[in-house]
Amino acid sequence: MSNLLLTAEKVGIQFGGLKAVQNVNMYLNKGELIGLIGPNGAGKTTTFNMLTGVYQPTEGTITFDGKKLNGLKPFQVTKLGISRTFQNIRLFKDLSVLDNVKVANHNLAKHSLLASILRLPSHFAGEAKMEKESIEFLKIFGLDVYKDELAKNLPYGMQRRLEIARALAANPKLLLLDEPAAGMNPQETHDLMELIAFIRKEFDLTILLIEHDMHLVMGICERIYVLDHGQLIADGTPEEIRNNPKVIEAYLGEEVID
Ligand SMILES: Nc1ncnc2c1ncn2[C@@H]1O[C@H](COP(=O)(O)OP(=O)(O)OP(=O)(O)O)[C@@H](O)[C@H]1O
Repeated sequence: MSNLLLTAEKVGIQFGGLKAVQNVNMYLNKGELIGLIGPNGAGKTTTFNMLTGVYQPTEGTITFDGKKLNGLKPFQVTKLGISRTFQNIRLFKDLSVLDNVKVANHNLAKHSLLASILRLPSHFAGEAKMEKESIEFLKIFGLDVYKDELAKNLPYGMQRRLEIARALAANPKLLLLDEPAAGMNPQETHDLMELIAFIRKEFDLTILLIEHDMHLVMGICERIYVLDHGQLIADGTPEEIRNNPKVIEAYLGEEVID
């Protein structure tokens, strides 16, 4: 059986006259933790938007778990098993931490709508199961102590963690993280690195990560793709990327990356 989870073949998108992304070929194997880096405006978030049905590619094909993603809406992509976080935190700010996770879990809840409406025993069993699962999620993220707090009242680093917990509550096969360490201090970033490595293992996940923090990317990713002006200019191991002249010129500059 193939180990491939996702392939993007010659994928691109054009906004008016601007080719924001072009001719991107990418593959993700099951269980891999992969980085996507590049300068501001290189097309990283646009690529995420195409992988999640927010934007439709104007060229190329995206295949996930044997199914073509082109033409699917974001909720259909989520159902197939792709979840994401956003560069700017998007939580239900006026809901509790627990409810934020439960809402995500609800989208995929197994018990039927009819059972919910009629308040049948299976509905309560489903609710109880969901509540238990949601609290288990929060524990993994060290968020259970905040479960009744409103999301907006959490410290910034904890809000970022809640976003990841919420994305995971949808039970994805592939998790896309858009700059999860943005705005975090070095200690929070270090803890986040450990958390990402842990959840990948614990949930048997494949993760694609956009991140400007090179220490984080180089520290945990097995392979890295580099975008510049909408085109992939390199892919390889952190070691290969660190020493790639094209990448150094386009992105890393003279910066020494340890
Ligand atoms: N809906 C849109 N309409 C027009 N242009 C867009 C749209 N979305 C993205 N772009 C353009 O596509 C290009 C790539 O943007 P994108 O946000 O993907 O870059 P990025 O690599 O994620 O950058 P950053 O690191 O700053 O987040 C930019 O020139 C951007 O202005």
